[in-house]
Amino acid sequence: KPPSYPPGPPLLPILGNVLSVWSNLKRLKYHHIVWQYWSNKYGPILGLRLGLVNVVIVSGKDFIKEVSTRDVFDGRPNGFFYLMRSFGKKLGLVFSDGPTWNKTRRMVLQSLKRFGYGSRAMESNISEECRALVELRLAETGKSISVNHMFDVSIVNILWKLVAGKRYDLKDEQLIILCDLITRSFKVVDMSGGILNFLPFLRHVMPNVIGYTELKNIHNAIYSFLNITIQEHRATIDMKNPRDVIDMLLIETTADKKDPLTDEELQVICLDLLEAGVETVSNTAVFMLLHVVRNEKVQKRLQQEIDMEIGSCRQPTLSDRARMVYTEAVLLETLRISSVAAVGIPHMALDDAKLGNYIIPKGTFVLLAIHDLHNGRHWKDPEIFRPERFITKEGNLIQDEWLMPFGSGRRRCIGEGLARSELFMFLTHLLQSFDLKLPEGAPLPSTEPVDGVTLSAKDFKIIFEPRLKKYNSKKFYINIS
Ligand code: HEM
Repeated sequence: KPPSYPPGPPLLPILGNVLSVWSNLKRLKYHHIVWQYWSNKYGPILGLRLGLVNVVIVSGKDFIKEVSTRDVFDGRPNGFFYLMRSFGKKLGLVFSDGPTWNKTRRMVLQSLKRFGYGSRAMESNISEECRALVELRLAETGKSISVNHMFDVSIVNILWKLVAGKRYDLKDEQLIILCDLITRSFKVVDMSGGILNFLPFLRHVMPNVIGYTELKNIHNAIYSFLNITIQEHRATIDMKNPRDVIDMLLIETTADKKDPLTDEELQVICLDLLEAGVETVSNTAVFMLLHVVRNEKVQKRLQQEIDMEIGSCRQPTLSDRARMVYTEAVLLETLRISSVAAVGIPHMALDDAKLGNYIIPKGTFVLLAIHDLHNGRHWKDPEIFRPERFITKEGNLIQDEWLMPFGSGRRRCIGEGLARSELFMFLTHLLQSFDLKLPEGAPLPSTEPVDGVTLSAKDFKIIFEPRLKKYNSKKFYINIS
């Protein structure tokens, strides 16, 4: 029998499986759980048709690795939802493919490195933000703080120092509005792009209902912020001495280059970095606090390790990571149990391709069931937050190949190093200085996520209680910096 399209639930004319996605969503609440439910029924290569588009969901370590590492799956989907953020064209880094993607990825990585990505300069930039964050919490001692967006501006600052050479005050209103826009754009649909991808013509009929109007307004607002930054750079650039990634990219737009970057490409790259680099880290950092505040023993052990390896007289540094196995295990366990990129970023088959016993036609969207991979039977007790699962009897860290929060292969996340460094520094700085407490009488915050392009935690509050008297003074941070 010749290979066929992978099996899935029965199809309706035109709509395909759209209606059954909706009815199952009501029951199962999350897109990734709907995919998982059907994968359990139809197999690890699940074939759906959502409106006009073939969508395949791939589960299990081996198939996810295979899709991530075969060139034929290196494409990104042509869906309307992805294209509407980039002037209707396949531009930039995250949602482009082929030669555009190759060129852009190389250029962005080179520029990021040139301005300190992965270097001591980046570390001191992260330290500075951590110090500011701790100071802000100290200034609000005793208050119960809504933590769901507490890292947003710090994360933009860390990235924007490299990209735009800029830092914003943690209470900067414009930046808080920008972060809120990014968050909202991540909540309008899920990573499959929803109806905007599958029945895009509906935007002419019911633009508000399917999220088209909201997304368009959000993108316009984010682009006006980016364009102001780009214009400022254009007005002050010294072509011989670029100051940051935007300057480097502006140089690439000049006509004497062989294949110059267009202005639109420059804008989309900035949007890509902002969207890919902020919401993911922010949501993971918030989940990390959530698990720590829910698990008293985890918090105590983290603080013991911090006290032993760092003490209270100096700030944590990235070189502490190698000795702080338990802290690293807490990060890995957070990335596992609360996988914010639940289905990665969709890939697309660039040609007809065989996968397992099935044929994946050219143009099919391929989603990777990463949340499912991280919460399946391999982990024995996946629902329990247990950092020890990443530590050997001898006390060494286990690199488990079932853990792939950043994807793998050529389209692997470019921000992994930055994300891991940020998470380590946020956690160690906060727990060196504070005990995390729930407000009197508050229930344990729920680990159930909120659905969207990335998963996020439901709203909850924490009281940051200074651990030692001396932390209670701004002077301490000035002394040790
Ligand atoms: C905890 C934080 C993060 C997580 C969980 C995460 C996860 C991912 C995943 C799963 C992918 C898709 C891989 C694939 O297509 O197979 C990805 C791609 C990407 N990430 Fe991240 N990411 C994080 C942080 C960051 C940061 C801080 C940046 C900013 C520098 C970033 C920039 C990107 C970009 C530009 C891509 C697209 C790469 C490409 O298509 O070639 N990410 N990320």
